[in-house]
Amino acid sequence: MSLYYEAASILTNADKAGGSLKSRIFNKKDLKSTPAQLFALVTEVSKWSAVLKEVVERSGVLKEERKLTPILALLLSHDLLLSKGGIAAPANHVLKLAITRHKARLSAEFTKARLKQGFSTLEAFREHINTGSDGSEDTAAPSNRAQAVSIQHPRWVRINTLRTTLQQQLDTTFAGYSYTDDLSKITSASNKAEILYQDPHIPSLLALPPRADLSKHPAYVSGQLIFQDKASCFPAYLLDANTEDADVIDACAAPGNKTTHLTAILSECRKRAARGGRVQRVIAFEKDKQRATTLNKMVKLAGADDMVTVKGGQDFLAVDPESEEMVRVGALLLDPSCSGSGIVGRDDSAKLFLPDPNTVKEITSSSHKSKKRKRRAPAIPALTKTAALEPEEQDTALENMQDDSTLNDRLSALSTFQLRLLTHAMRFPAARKITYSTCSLYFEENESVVLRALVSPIAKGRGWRILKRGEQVEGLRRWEKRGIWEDGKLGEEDMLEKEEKKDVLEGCIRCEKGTKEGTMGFFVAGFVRDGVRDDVGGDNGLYKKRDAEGDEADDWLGFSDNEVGEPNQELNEIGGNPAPPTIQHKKEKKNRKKRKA
Ligand SMILES: C[S@@+](CC[C@H](N)C(=O)[O-])C[C@H]1O[C@@H](n2cnc3c(N)ncnc32)[C@H](O)[C@@H]1O
Repeated sequence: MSLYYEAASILTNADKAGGSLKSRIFNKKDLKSTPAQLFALVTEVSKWSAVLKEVVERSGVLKEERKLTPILALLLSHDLLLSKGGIAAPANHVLKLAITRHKARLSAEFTKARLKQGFSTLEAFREHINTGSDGSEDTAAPSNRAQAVSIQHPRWVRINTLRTTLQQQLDTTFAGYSYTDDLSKITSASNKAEILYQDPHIPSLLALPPRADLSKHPAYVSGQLIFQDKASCFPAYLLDANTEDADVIDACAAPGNKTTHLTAILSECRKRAARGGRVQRVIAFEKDKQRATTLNKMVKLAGADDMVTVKGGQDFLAVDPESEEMVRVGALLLDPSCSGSGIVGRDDSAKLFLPDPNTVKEITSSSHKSKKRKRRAPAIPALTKTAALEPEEQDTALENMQDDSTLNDRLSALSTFQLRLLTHAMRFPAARKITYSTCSLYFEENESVVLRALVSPIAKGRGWRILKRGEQVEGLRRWEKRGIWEDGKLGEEDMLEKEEKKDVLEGCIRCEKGTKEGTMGFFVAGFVRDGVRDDVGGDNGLYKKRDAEGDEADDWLGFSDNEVGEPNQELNEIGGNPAPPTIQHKKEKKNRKKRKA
């Protein structure tokens, strides 16, 4: 019986532990149940909780059984009604008796709930709960069911051009599939339907029905296919790294989808340019040692290991951009830890609905009084309480934070870290391209970081500017959803001139989740500078000039302005013109003149 008490304690987060549900269970010491069994129970119960809440409330069991708490009633009714093995407790255990006494009423309410949602069999109902699909035999879903099923997320598959080609895959793995240019046909198709959609924005990206299972297919197992959300393909594509860019850094790399995408793009460029000589390297940093192991595996599986150097357990912020190994780095992809608010399923499907004892009273008393009166229980029960139920974290950023820290504190801590990474990337002497991305929907982690970075001394000094929409790779130039502005969220950093701010927001790319575009929530922006390192000492040598004048603080988040060194011979070979002064530079100059006068 400890299984149910432990599950209840996990779901209510009695320990006030931070982190994802999975990490809280697997890191918990002194568990009597096995972590895998506990994890399976709490995830299953949370999936079914919206249905079970209603069933438990309508059965009146909470009113009659004082030993049952709402959460125990959910857990036990789940196993009673849905688990093959039934309730995992001795037959005479007091809690088992408390729930099984009401088996007939609970089963009847459960059947009613199933029929009300339009499912004629338990299997179809299960399919719906497990996959979010309608699981129906008929194609015309009843309207109440259609409302309950949210917009589906396609299964995005990137063809890994390091191992195969799009055409090879269309001729083999997907031979016999029909094609559609209507994504909604993909998202509404049954899981087994052999239908595909070729993405119009990202090369070599396909969409398949939401739960299409290719996980055992030889093409997937051998690394020819990679499951990667469309939005997550934007950064490597936007970076547009080519043979001119020398080495490329992926600063926050695990599990490695963007690393291998980046490598595939570089390798294609190299083939097209038929260049000999030194092979460009992708240097992939991953601070977390465990995640670096996954990164290594992914890189190997994708056939990227001859181009990628994994810096496992290494903090990108601790890297000296001027070191010998780094001076050839021409482009950087930054996809740092974030709140993950754009991840599909992070919030909407991860809520726990608890039965409300007061609702029990209302329903039972009214239903007992007049059976003829029509009940008006809401189709989707109101949220009584939300437990911290998150699917597997994309990374560890939030896991280390305390539960009681407010959202604002979290966003503030995350955006400070994100800004540090971005301004650090701007210090690489030969770098001319950067992409910055998050799977967050928050302005604070996205446009705000971009704008703050752009007005930083390092950005101004080295001539970094936003990659404007008109300069973006063709597929993303056509992407409609752009950056947003939220009034009052930026303080003195809101100092770009109106036109420049417009360009910046237009240069930012956003994806929303739960729309007909079928992406997760995502954000990406590109930065470029047109010159090379020696520009800093030339017309745009704001650092030196400012130092001489003794104005402006020397440090930007811990990076000294004085760290700009001498021009590097190797970098000059890459070529490039001096960066034209930006509006910011002009403003700076004007201010300096004023002050001198
Ligand atoms: C959002 S995930 C990256 C996902 C990855 N780009 C992909 O597409 O597969 C962020 C990763 O950055 C790592 N990370 C965070 N801070 C870092 C730092 N200072 N240096 C290197 N890696 C870092 C985290 O451990 C995490 O694995």
